[in-house]
Amino acid sequence: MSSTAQCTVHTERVAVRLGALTIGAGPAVVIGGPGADVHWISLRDRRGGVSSAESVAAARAWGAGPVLVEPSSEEDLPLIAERADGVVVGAAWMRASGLVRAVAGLGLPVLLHRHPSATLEEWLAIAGRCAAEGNDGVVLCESGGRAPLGAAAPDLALMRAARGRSGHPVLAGLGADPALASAAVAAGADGLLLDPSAGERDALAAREAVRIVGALTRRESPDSVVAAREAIDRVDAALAVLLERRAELAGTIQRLKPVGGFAGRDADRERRLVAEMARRAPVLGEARLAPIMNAVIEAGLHLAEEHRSAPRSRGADRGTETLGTEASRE
Ligand SMILES: C=C(O[C@@H]1C=C(C(=O)O)C=C[C@H]1O)C(=O)O
Repeated sequence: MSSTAQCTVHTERVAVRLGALTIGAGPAVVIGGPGADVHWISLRDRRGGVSSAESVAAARAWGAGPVLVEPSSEEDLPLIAERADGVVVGAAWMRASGLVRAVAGLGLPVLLHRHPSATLEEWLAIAGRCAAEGNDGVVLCESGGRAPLGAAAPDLALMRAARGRSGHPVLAGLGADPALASAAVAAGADGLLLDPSAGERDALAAREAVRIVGALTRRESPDSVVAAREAIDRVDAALAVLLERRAELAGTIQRLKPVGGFAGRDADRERRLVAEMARRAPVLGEARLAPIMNAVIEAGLHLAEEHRSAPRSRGADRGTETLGTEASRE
């Protein structure tokens, strides 16, 4: 391949249907762990005489969402074709060209992990091989390689490059460090892959990252009332976190100012902050933002005055707990 060809950027985005879900358009999905959108299992992890069929049946029983299955060998493929919604090509299989060809030939969506030592070129070439088999439904999963600190962490720059170069949806495998969920969504992950054994706390942090960081960083074009309402709910979740944080900060200012509360209201400062916000919200503009911010400011002032008369009844940081927890565990 010439160096010019290697630099080709595919701008066309491929969205992959997985059961009733779409990966690569709309919100990022959570794969694995409690409350996930998608379940996944590896038949390589089977223990104690449990058959592949029993393992897949148990995965199906977990919920209504799609199920992804990693085969333990080519022998599992007929069962996967019959019972699963997609196939996982684990890092260990990535270079097994016969298996990759057979997997692609099933026609199911393929979740293609990068081997820790594989370059971007090598990884994308394998996605290309699936396309050559007539299967374009490839989702790329980046889980990292050997890291200086021991545990693998996804290379988010590589994940981003894979998305930009191939157009295929990308997942961040958070295995060893679920606290990277927010960073992965901000870097453009179309999904977060958790270990099936992930705990409630990590699963909740992943869902919150999808909702709140996704609302701030991910453009969506919903095409139904239901999808648009779900998108609005995510934006409202982000707004709630920011409003709670704002009220807390405004309360701090009331305590620090010589004259706080409604008595210390500063109309000039309020006008300036509305004008500044209008630069980022030009469609709403100053005229529409002013009454919104007036209500927000007054809510903060009422809260500050209530706290002044009953100082210890505070619940102001409860709403930010999930993302706060995530950050504090770094
Ligand atoms: C927070 C302050 O006090 C009041 C509340 C404001 C706010 O919530 O943004 C702005 C100006 C003041 O009317 C402040 O002076 O900055």
